[in-house]
Amino acid sequence: MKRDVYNQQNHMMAAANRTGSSNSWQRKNGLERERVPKPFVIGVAGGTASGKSSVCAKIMQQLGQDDVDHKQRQVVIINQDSFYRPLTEEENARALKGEFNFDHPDAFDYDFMLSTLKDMVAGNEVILPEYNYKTNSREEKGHTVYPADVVLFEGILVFYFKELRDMYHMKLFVDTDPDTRLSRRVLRDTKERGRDIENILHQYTTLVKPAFEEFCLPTKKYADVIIPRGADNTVAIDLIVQHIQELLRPSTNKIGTKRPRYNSDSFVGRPH
Ligand SMILES: Nc1ncnc2c1ncn2[C@@H]1O[C@H](COP(=O)(O)OP(=O)(O)O)[C@@H](O)[C@H]1O
Ligand SMILES: Nc1ccn([C@@H]2O[C@H](COP(=O)(O)O)[C@@H](O)[C@H]2O)c(=O)n1
Repeated sequence: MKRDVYNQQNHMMAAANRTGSSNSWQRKNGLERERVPKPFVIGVAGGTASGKSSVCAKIMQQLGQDDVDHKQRQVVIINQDSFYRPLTEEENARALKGEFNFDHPDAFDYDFMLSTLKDMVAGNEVILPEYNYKTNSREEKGHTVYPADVVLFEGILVFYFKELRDMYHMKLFVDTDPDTRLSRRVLRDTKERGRDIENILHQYTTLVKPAFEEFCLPTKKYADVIIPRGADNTVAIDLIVQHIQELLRPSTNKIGTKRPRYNSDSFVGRPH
């Protein structure tokens, strides 16, 4: 199973990092690097098509990270969709008819998600799969996420799992009107995810909407900041960016400068 390959690779990189020196596997793969302190982790939750990715992209852009080479980026975005678990044949047949529940917590590979976030917090780089919504599966090829000062972890259920939730230093909930979300999802899924309208509406009414109400919406109470209207809310995004800059600035670090990096030990996420 693909998960094992990713887990194995990430496990080897984490082990090498714990020793503080590059091992032969890392050297062979060109992964030698220095240890880095812990990042500031931000969870970004919200319903489907609420604008989570767009909000993260704006935060990234306003922190001046867009034009920075991936290896040098001080802000990285991890999408929860990378952690959808592989489907059985029977589940895939249902998925193609819009009858598999991708909005239920069981649709995710929880262990992989947790180990990945722990790796990022430990300052390790990780390899994540690209997710293909047309085949409902992971692509063969993964992409490397390098250690960063700020990790944005976004997805419909990133607040659902307690152990993950407790790892965030800041929690944002993108709150967009359901009609707006549905219309955006129809446009996006027909254009980008190879779906037809009947399939989208069937999946939405029977699975997506009920699961949103059962699993996603109740997690809004964990948010530190609720962002109405998503990426259109430039005031909220400006305030969040200022806050991140402030946290990263003082004696320890300033985003946009090199090491020493921010040390998050003094920032503990609110326990819930
Ligand atoms: N403020 C906006 N105005 C218009 N379209 C938007 C806006 N925000 C997001 N979209 C579009 O809606 C779709 C879903 O947005 P996205 O940011 O990917 O949401 P999410 O990550 O929550 O699924 C995308 O096609 C995106 O381009
Ligand atoms: N194979 C898949 C996987 C996921 N989905 C839907 O994607 C939504 C989550 O992504 P957003 O960018 O919209 O947050 C979720 O609501 C799933 O229903 C899918 O349709 N097919």
